[in-house]
Amino acid sequence: MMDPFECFDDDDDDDDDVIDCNNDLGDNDSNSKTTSTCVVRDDLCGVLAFHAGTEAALLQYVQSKMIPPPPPPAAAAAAAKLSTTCSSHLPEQQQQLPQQQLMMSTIRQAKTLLYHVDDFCLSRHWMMHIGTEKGTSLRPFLLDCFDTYQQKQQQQNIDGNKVSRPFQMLELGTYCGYSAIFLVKTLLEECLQRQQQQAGSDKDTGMTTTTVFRLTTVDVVEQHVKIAREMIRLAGVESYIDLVLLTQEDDDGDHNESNNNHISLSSHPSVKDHYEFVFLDHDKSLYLSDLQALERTHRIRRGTYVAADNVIFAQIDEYRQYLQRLASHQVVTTRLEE
Ligand SMILES: C[S@@+](CC[C@H](N)C(=O)[O-])C[C@H]1O[C@@H](n2cnc3c(N)ncnc32)[C@H](O)[C@@H]1O
Repeated sequence: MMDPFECFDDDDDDDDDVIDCNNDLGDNDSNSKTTSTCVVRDDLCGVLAFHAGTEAALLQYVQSKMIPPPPPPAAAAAAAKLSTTCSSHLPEQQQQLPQQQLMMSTIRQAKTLLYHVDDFCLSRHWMMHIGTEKGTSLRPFLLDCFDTYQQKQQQQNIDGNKVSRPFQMLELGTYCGYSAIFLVKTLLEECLQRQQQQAGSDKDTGMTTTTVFRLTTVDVVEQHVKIAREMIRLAGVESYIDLVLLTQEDDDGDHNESNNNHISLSSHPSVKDHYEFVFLDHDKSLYLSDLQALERTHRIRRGTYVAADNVIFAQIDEYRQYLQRLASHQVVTTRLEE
């Protein structure tokens, strides 16, 4: 039998096995760095190869590369909360600077972690994270959703119906936490950019909305959740994420006979809100039934954006046909990206 760790050499110095064409972590576009890293992994560890122990090996690799973020002292923690605020009022310069610095350092920490995961996947073993290419497609979709949500909140404020509710995201299929960290990092970058733009302008736009965001991400494999928890901590973004292990006990039977392995989301106390953004990246046979369960239980509502990975590759035709039917009745708009 093949040794699953054969492909993970012990040498911690990656300079020999990765040709990193652009190793500057300082710029704002993390994707430009990783897409230019050349693949040099063993063929046996390439696309769609699965070996036991890969997730643990990834964590070990990332732990060896990362300097863990310092635990936030009380004042910094308070600032961290504020730092996710996207206010269009001009905040006080003195207050804004430490907040922005904290955001910048969190973004940098998250980018560094994603960079090391990409590096591992390209140099040692392919893994089923969304990766940089799909991240590039997901980013504008998420930001469009975030922007729409903020505009709606601003309108409600103008109308005098002030609702301060966080922008809520739900991910099905956490795995090692890559996409969860990516989603949070993307929104932090957006908030930081907005704050910087407003600080550089004299204009008060008159908009008063203050928005924070949260991500709930769920998985059914305990080992994945354990690894994701550590990755999320190392990325410094744990204060934005609720990580949920769904177990059989959470099953309330809200599924049809054909999906016996289905563990229902509907009854889980952590999946109780309605969501602005949903990312489906779990068991492909459950996309349709979970989407419908989320609709039935009003977790998905009018205006919710839903992204689903691999619908073409995994031929999730039922799911696509369902959405096409809804689109033909102008209930949803859909877009397919290859
Ligand atoms: C393709 S991976 C997710 C990758 C992750 N979104 C990323 O890009 O970093 C699929 C994950 O779905 C999880 N999974 C399988 N069935 C599930 C279910 N019913 N609910 C939630 N997660 C599930 C698997 O354990 C696995 O970790």
